[in-house]
Amino acid sequence: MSLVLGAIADDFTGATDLANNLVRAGMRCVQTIGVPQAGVDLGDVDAVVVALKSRSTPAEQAVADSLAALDWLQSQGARQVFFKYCSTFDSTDAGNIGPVADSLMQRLDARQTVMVPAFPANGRTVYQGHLFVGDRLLNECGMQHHPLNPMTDADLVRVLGRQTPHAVGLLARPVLASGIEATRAHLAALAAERVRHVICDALDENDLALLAEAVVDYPLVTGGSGLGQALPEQYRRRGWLAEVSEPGRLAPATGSALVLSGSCSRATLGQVARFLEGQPGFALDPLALAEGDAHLEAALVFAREALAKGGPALVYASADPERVQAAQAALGVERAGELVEQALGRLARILVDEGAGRLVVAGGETSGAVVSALGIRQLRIGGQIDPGVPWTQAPLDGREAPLSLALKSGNFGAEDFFSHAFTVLEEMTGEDKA
Ligand SMILES: Nc1ncnc2c1ncn2[C@@H]1O[C@H](COP(=O)(O)OP(=O)(O)OP(=O)(O)O)[C@@H](O)[C@H]1O
Ligand SMILES: O=C(O)[C@@H](O)C(=O)CO
Repeated sequence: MSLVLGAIADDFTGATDLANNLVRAGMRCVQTIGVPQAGVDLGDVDAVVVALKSRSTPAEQAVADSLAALDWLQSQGARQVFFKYCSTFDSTDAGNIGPVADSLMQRLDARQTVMVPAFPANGRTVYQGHLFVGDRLLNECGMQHHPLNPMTDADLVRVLGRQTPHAVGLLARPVLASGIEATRAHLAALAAERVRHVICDALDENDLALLAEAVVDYPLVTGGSGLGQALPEQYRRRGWLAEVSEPGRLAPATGSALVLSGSCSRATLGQVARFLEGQPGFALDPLALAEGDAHLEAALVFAREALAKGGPALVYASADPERVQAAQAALGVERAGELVEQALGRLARILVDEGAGRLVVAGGETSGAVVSALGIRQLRIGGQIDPGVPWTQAPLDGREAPLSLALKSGNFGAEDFFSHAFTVLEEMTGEDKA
């Protein structure tokens, strides 16, 4: 296997988001959970996205995990490496994106890389280095209340400047609007001034296409999945990709339908509220989880009953900023998050063992916990539910049919996502409720 693109994603929902856009742009792509074990055959693919759980870990750990992924991708001959982080540019307070990008650049001997978080299809745009979500600046869009990685500054040149000892430059929209030669010249001029990191504006798909053209030969590019959707066309022009390949069909979906939500983003809170208008759900409380197993047992009883009635069953820890802050004040930020992630991971393990076969998980850290608890190593990417969120399938030990899994980024998806997703799955696979 010789890869065109090797991607390192800092969380699991971000990885499926990128894999989804690569597949939609005609690449054959597999997502692995962590670095594949030696000897694993991923089949004939153009791209591999290695999903890490490094967005919220200390920088040293994130760097070590990312370099291990890079070693593996290089051993597979990847022509270009893509470091995928969130379209809202979040990482720890001290900052992971700068240290990881610096270490990847050093290993790849790259003089310069671009930072392109924009994902216009989901309302993320960058103008004069400032990140917008819809019509709000990043620090006013709800991300300022993120439980783990609050984002309180929308100026990405400034944010990244705090995370790296190297110079950070800007490729602003007026330069992009002047065309490919002006864009290349600007990047080259910055490189001559030893500017290693360039935050790139992008307002729409045309900007992303132009950026992809300018950086197709860079050893390392970084950003959101918007850039991922634009790159395959450039690979095709270079003759690196034979043709547009059709996304593989998923197997018929089986088993009952379960939704586990640990995301506290505005979008997820809206999706939980919408679901609860028509069906019951179980609210997990980290304070109650801290007191012992009784709360988790109650969630299990609820979920089993809801699944027996035909589901979908929703168990959620998603809560508004006041409730999250109250839990964090009592338990500490890390402990509160861990309790929720462990509980949702355990619920997934038990309920999937008992027959749940169609699973929606909301939140990147939460997806990491659930997928790890299920022991999943690899995901096959199917069709899209909403921008950035595909259905995927994974083989499970001891079970003939694969598990159907949708890992929803916190801020993605329409308000009816938790019911709409299962309708889409049925249309996509010709659901078999056996
Ligand atoms: N009620 C709560 N109190 C405190 N922490 C919570 C609560 N509910 C969830 N959490 C924690 O908040 C974090 C949410 O992060 P997660 O990455 O899962 O969602 P997200 O950031 O919205 O999604 P994404 O990373 O895909 O954008 C998790 O660590 C989760 O355990
Ligand atoms: O880029 C995004 O917004 C998402 O893929 C993501 O990373 C959320 O965790």
